[in-house]
This record gives sequence, structure tokens and C-alpha cells, in this order.
Amino acid sequence: MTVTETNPAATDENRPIGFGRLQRKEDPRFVRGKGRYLDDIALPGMLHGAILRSPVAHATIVSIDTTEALAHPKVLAVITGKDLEGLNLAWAPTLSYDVQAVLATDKVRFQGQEVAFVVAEDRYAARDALELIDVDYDVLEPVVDVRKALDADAPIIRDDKEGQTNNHIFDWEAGDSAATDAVFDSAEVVISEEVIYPRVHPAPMETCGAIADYDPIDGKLTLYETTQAPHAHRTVFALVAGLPEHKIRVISPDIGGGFGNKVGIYPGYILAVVGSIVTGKPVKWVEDRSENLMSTSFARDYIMKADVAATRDGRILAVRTHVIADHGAFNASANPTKYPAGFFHIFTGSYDLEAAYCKVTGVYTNKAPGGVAYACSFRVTEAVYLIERMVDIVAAKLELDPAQIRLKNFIRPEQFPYANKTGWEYDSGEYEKTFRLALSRAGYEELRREQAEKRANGELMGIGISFFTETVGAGPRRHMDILGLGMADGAEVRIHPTGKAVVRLSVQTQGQGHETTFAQIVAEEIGIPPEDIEVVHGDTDNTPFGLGTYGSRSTPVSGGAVALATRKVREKAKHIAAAMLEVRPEDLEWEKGRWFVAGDPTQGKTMAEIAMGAHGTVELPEGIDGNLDAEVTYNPPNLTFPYGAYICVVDVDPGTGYVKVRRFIAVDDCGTRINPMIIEGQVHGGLTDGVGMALMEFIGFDESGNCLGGSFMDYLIPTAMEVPDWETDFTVTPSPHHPIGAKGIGESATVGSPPAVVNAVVDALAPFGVTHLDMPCTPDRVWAAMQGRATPPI
Ligand code: PCD
Ligand SMILES: [Cu+]
Repeated sequence: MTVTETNPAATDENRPIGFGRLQRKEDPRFVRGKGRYLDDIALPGMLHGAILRSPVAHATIVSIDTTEALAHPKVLAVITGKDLEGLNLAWAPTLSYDVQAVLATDKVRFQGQEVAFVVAEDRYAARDALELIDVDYDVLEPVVDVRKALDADAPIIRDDKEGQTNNHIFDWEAGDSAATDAVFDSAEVVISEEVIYPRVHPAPMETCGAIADYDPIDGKLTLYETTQAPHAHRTVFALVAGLPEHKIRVISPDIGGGFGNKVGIYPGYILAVVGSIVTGKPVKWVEDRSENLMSTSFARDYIMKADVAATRDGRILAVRTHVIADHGAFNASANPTKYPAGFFHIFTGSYDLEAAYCKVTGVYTNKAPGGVAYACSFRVTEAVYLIERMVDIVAAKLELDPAQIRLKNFIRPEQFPYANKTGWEYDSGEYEKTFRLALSRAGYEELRREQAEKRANGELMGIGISFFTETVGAGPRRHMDILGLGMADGAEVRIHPTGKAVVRLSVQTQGQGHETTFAQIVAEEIGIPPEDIEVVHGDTDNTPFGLGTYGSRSTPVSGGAVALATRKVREKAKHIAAAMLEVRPEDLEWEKGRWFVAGDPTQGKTMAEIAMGAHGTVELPEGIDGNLDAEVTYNPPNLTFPYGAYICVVDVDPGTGYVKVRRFIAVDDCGTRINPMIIEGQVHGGLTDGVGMALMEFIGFDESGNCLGGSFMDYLIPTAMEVPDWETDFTVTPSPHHPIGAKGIGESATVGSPPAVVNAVVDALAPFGVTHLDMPCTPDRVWAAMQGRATPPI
């Protein structure tokens, strides 16, 4: 028997075997331009598809003439809604139990809707041929203003649906209406406001696309897709096409950002499949930037009327709100089934209330469908924005400091696990501690002094605070499913004979760095260096089933699966080590990377030795086979509740209304931190996103329903020019129910930052008596607010 030298898993700070600032394993390929994105893939004989889209928001289709397009020498097929009707594919299920037109048959219902699909030898020919299709539209009055969607004389958009006699989709409520009203009836102060979260778009760097490769010989469909949820997509395709799962392989290659945009199933994906079946060749479809902005999933679009009941000294007692949710022409939002308004009922925020009630009314309009969780765990962003804006309005009206009012109302550490008034159980939190850290990092008192001096000189400086709690990691499958698929995730861990490992995930990275962090989870649990752990994901033929990456659920759900699967492997390794050392398993002790005999540390086996031993000749105990592997499907007992304290400092140009974000302090708590460097990157990205939404991003429409945000000339996204150097910090309050104590972080900053920025802008405008301003705080809107005028419509 050999004696092992010192523990090989002893950790070096720069090359952690486990948690720590490990350089990203995926970056060598990304920084060299060697990522393999969908559009980099070229299959032999591949054809190209392009979509003809509706130029108008609402119209009856009188006729479609494809003769000329078909005559184009490079065109192989032109597919219309009528053709799809024959295949029973003209309509497809959405993720919200509605149907969505793949290609319009009867009517078009939003500008940019899919009308015909051309398959040609190259991309240019396909685009050229679109011009040769002649569509006769009979234009109808559109429903653009969501507030008028339910008027008795509003045109009915979804006349395709039997029994649909108006534009109403759903009413959904949470909390206790009567108890809330009772608190309001006896409250000293009631403060009301209408808060709008305008329509925005995830706008990832890479647009959506697919390559369908149907093999008529073995009947197998291989579908390369920009999807955040390959397994869920495969199941939906199997159901729609009536094919068994093993005849469908969904591959998500490298993805250039998802942000919720790549959760849904778009007509283009289905059309690529139909195109491949019709032509017998692989067909690629990739949308351009305008198609992405105009037709794929938008986010938000909530009009929130809210009331807060409080005491005169700023104790918040209850909140109630009625939301009108604009879902566009098809209800294609991706929410867990029981929650048509997502997790909006987290709108009670970080505060200990006596009662709360929300009602959300979803309606159809002649706009693009979607309602995706853009960097938001299903409407958490809207919820956080509402409460954090309202708390500031209450503070302003009661002449209280916005920091003080928050301190007064926080849920206290001893109240966790905390049952809020709308049905959530917050797992853990130490809000005051995190908040005070942010205040001290910002130098809050000093900032207020500086502001007072500046105000005396007519300068407009604003300080904005936001304290947010998210609910991420959907979810316990008992409560949460999408299209009937319970929200759990699988993981498989296998140690090869030489001690190298492979971990297979059901989730799919889009830039978050899973190839690094999931290797770190395995490394932490078993002591194999992360570079020796291969992370396999994004291929349904090679990974276990699970619901995918969105709603910051990979760490809370899949991360739990990986930790537990690795622990199983470690346990199995113990029995093998015992056999190798000829001792009883109970006599062994674990140190990272190694089992050794209690009391005699020189007698031990490293994971590499055990791995080889497992496949060797040593006699293994009953029930222990020779493979060092394990598989777990993790069904989390609860969601995780990350939180953070953000402080934003802005300067507003009194002459132009231009807002400059001068400083931004972000203190996040996501429990156990796997890779602090990646976490910082996630936070930086999300903060930039938040500044964009607060100051410049929105998808507007004119009265005819023309989309006004269809290019990056109109839909402004923030660059390094518009953002400050971020000042980040953290506290660590582990989740008590998560195997490694981790909570999600991917969306925190996008969720938490818009209210901080808007609160800062409104604070800067306080001398003008402004107490509320809707996003985006563009110069014209800020300037109008300074003049006491209604802000231009969004
Ligand atoms: N504690 C902790 C947590 C976490 N982490 C890390 O971090 C990240 C993240 O995570 P999470 O939170 O779990 O998340 P996820 O699931 O993974 O992811 C998702 C997210 O993510 C974010 N971020 C990002 N990034 C990038 N780069 N890209 C992208 O796209 C994106 N997106 C966004 C979004 S929007 Mo949704 O979809 O809307 O719902 S959702 C989302 C990863 O890597 C992990 O591992 C750590 O480290 N630690
Ligand atoms: Cu949302």
C-alpha cells in the first residue's frame, strides 16, 4: 500500500480548487474569436431562410401571391400560412397556454408578424425573394393604447379564439384584498401613484436563429437553436410534431447573450424545421437586429396603480396595486403556469407589512408578443421597481430621509424564514447590515451635505436608493411548471479512471460562465482541480433533462443538483477507498480531495487513486459497482431570495435635462459566492442594463401601431460612455436550504438598479416639486418635468 504525499487539493488563491476567483475556462476561446455561435455553423448543402413580415399592426390578409418569388432561380420554397394549415402547423402553442400564429393565415396582429417564409440557396437570394411576394392587406383599426384595450368598442384582436369577445386575457391576484382594505381604512396616511414600467427589450448581442437538419433516412431532426432551454424546447417540438424525443436533438451552441430573449419558441425556429422537411436539406434562419427588436419577446409593459398605507412617522403598513399588463397580440410570456403575472407578488419588497394585495389584468394589444423575464425572475423587476419607487414617494411626501424610512421598515434578521403577505417564504436575510454597508461605502451623510451645498447654487444633484429582494430559482415542482413540465433540473457527474471528471448539466450558459462555475462546484465537493472537470451542456443527446437557464435558476436549482450528485460520488469513493485500504468506511475521514484513515492521515487515497482503483482489480463491497458516477434530479424545497442595497448619485444638467450617473454603489448578497470575479461581472452587466432602462431604453409605438424601437438608432442601449466605474461590495448570508448555500445573482443588478437611478433623478428634481417621473428619464422628459409639464408620452 502506498502512502500519499500532501493533499493535492490544497488551495492556491489564484488557482482555487473550489470556490474563488478562477479565470473563466471559456474565455480562451471567446477572446480569440473562436466561440462557435449559431451563425458560425455551416452544414453541407445548407439552405437559407428569410421571413416576410407584416408592415402593419392590424389587417386582414386578402391574398398572398408567391408566384414571382417562386420563379426566382435561387428559391427552393416559399411557405405561407395556408401551406402550414395543411400540416396543422399554422398555429403553435405558446408557453402560456395560448396559441401563436407561426405564419399568419387570417389576419396580422402586430407589425413585424411572420407572414411567409422563403428558402433559398443563399441569404441574399432569400431576402431578395421576400420583395417578390405580393400580399394584399385590408387594414383594420389597431389597439395600441393598453388602457383602451378593454373598452366596449375596442376592435377584437383575437377573433381566432372561440368565445373571445374582448381583449381580456386574465385577471390574477395575490394577497388578501379585504385585510388590506381594512388597513387602508384606518391608516393615517395613504399615498397613491401610477408607476409605469415601459416596454423594453432584452436586446442580446446575438439575435435569435436556428438551423434545422432533418434526416429523411433515419427520421431524426437535429435542431441547432439559440435557446436557453434546450430540453424544454425538445419536449414542445416532440408534442407539436408528434415525434418521439429520441428523434429530436436540440443543440444550443455558444450563445451571445440570452437575457430571457431566448426562452420562447419563435416561429422562425419552427419555419426552419418545416423548410428542412420540405427541401430535404439543412435550413438556417437568423433574424436581423430589427426583426429581433420588433418581433421577438419584449419585456415589462406594466402600468401599475399603487397605494401605500403608512403611519405619519413612516411606518409602512400595507400596499395594494392594480396592474394592467400589455401582453401584445399573443400571450406568449414565459411564466410558471400558476403565475400568469410571474412572481410579481414579491412586490411587498424587503419590508415587514401588515397586509398586501395585488391584482394583475392581462390584455391583448396589436403589439409583438412576449412578456419575457428579461433579466428578471418573472416580473420581479416590475415588482421591485414599484415598491422602491413607492417607498421613495412616501418618504418625499412625509419629508423623511429615504434611507431612514427603509431602516424603519426592513424585515429583521430574527424574522427569517419570513412569510410575506402574498405567499412567499423568504429564506434568509440581514438587510440592515447590507444596507448600512452600502451607506458607508457611499458616504451617505457626506453626499447629502454636498447635495445641500449644490442645491444652494442651483445645481441638480440626486441621490437614489434602492433595496431589493428577489425570488429566484424556480422552483419547487409542486408549485411551478412551464407547460406542465415541473421546474427541476438534473446533473450527472462521472469520474474517469485517471481521476478527471465530466459533469453534464440540463442548464445552458449564455455567457454567465457555467463551464467555470459548475466545475468549481464539483471541485469544491470532491477536490479535483476545475481544469480537470469538463462541463457538458446545451445538447439534449448528452445531458440530463431539466428546464434550463433563466430566472437566475441555474445556481439555485442545477447548482444544487451538481453539489448533491458530487456528494454521492464522494460517498461512493469512500467505500472504494475503504476496500483499497482494507478498513471499514466508517473509519475514513474526508479532507478535500482525499479519504484517509481517522487517526492515521498517512493512510489515505486521493480521488485520482480511488478513481483508478474503482476500475481496477480490488474487490468492491456489495452494492458498489466500479463506476465512480452519480446522477441527481434536484427539486428545490423553496426559491432563494438574494437581495442588495444600491445607491446611485446623478447630476442633472439644468439646461438640457441630461442625466449623468456619477457614482453607483452596489452591495449584493447572493449567499455563498462560487466565483467572486464572475459575480462582479454579472453585477456590472446588470447595472449597465439598469442604467439603460432608467435613462434611455424603451419600445414605443405610434397610434397606427408602428414600432418605434426597431433599430439601435431608436432603441438606445448604454455603452461604457454612459456608466460610471461601479463600486461593488457584498455580504454573505447563505441560503439555509440550498446544498451549498448559494442564491442566484445573474439578474440582481438589472432588477435592483432602475429604481436607484430613477429615485436619484427624482431626488435631483425635488426643488421643482417633482415626486415621480416615469422611465426612461431621457433629457426631454426630465426637462419637461422640470418645467412642471406633463412628460412626453412613452
Ligand atoms: N452565489 C453565486 C451565484 C451565481 N454565481 C455565478 O454567477 C453566474 C449566474 O448565476 P445564476 O444567478 O444562477 O444565473 P444563471 O441561471 O446561471 O443565469 C441566468 C441569468 O444570467 C444573467 N447574466 C447573463 N450574463 C451573460 N453574460 N449573458 C446573459 O445572457 C445573461 N443573462 C442574465 C439572465 S437574464 Mo433571464 O434569461 O431573463 O430570466 S436569467 C439570467 C453563474 O456563472 C454562477 O455560477 C456564483 O458564482 N455564485
Ligand atoms: Cu419582469
